[in-house]
Amino acid sequence: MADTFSLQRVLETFRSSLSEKKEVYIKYYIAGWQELVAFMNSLGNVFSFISKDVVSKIQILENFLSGENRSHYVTIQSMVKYELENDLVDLTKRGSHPESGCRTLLRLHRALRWLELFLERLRTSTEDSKTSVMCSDAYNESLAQHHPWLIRKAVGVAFCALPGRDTFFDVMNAGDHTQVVALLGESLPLIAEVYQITEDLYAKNNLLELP
Ligand SMILES: CCCCCCCC/C=C\CCCCCCCC(=O)N[C@@H](COP(=O)(O)O)[C@H](O)/C=C/CCCCCCCCCCCCC
Repeated sequence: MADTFSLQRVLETFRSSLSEKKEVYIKYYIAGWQELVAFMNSLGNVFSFISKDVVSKIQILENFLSGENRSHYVTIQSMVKYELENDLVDLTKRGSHPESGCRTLLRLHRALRWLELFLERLRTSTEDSKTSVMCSDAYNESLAQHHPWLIRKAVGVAFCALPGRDTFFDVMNAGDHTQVVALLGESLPLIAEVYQITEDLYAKNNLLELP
């Protein structure tokens, strides 16, 4: 992973994650998250409890990717099929498979929806829009419903420490504001497509509420 964040690289990893058959490669999906974590780490310690959680989930998935059953963890589709066929998922309450691939990826999948909503707000924002408001509106519409009160409060505090809109645009390393907006316009349909394919797959297999 390079030292500086680049929105273009995030776009490329999510683009690479889609196969011709519209399956999602886990390797590139988590590479996209690694880029985003690098960005979040650059924002300071107040975000470290969030990035630690993402890093631990990436690590769980990386272990599957390099483990003895790695051939089943190439795409999200093959992972779901393999884990369900072999009873490797705790479906209703946490039991003998508390860290299945399906359950771990679901947490990142929900966060991808937050990212999509946030980036769309950023894309259509104006000079006086506040990143903390855009971030928390996107959070309330997505991840918040899956988090207990304490996490929601901690997240709310972290949002107050977010840099302003201009800083966000600069750290994306994608040129001037017009170019950033154009790149966001290109990235969002891709992120939305990856999200929707995963959402449909999880819905079809009744996996959207995994404990
Ligand atoms: C300029 C580029 C665009 C912005 C780039 C944003 C980079 C964001 C990177 C990561 C986003 C956060 C992903 C959060 C994943 C949360 C997964 C989760 O829900 N975990 C909870 C449940 O897990 P289990 O306990 O069931 O295993 C866990 O309890 C949560 C822990 C921490 C709180 C997570 C809060 C997420 C808030 C999302 C906003 C992040 C704001 C980042 C600011 C840019």
